[in-house]
Amino acid sequence: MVLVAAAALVDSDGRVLLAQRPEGKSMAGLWEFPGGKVDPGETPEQALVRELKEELGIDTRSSCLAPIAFASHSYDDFHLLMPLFVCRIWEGNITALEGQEFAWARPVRLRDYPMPPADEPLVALLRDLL
Ligand SMILES: Nc1nc2c([nH]c(=O)n2[C@H]2C[C@H](O)[C@@H](COP(=O)(O)OP(=O)(O)OP(=O)(O)O)O2)c(=O)[nH]1
Repeated sequence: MVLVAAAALVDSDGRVLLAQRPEGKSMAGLWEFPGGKVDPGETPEQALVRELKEELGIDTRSSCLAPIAFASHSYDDFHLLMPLFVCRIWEGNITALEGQEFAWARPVRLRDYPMPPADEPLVALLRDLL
């Protein structure tokens, strides 16, 4: 079982940040919520604060992460458990530190972006919640 923490970063217009998985990674080309694997000893919130700094160059804190949903999905080689947090407050400019492409998607347009299978139930939830 792989525990991954992910964030729906929401801007002041209510749009959600998606990042495109780069070539060479599994599921390359699909759009995902920024985040990554929780390391041993970390809470999901700590992992997300770390990943958002490493991947996007932004600073946020656990108190700015609101848990709203989770994905539980069996891929061929692992089971993904992925809590999803909404984050509306961060400091710094979002920067592609890992060469990712970004898209700011309106909740109603999230379906236009192909996402990993685990994310599909989350998209419907976000459309209703945001
Ligand atoms: N960050 C993120 N990961 C997701 C999403 N949906 C989804 O299935 N995943 C999967 C892809 C990866 O297998 C894993 C995240 O791992 P990671 O971000 O730390 O590492 P990675 O891209 O290098 O993944 P991998 O090549 O090791 O599989 O979770 C999502 O919306 N956001």
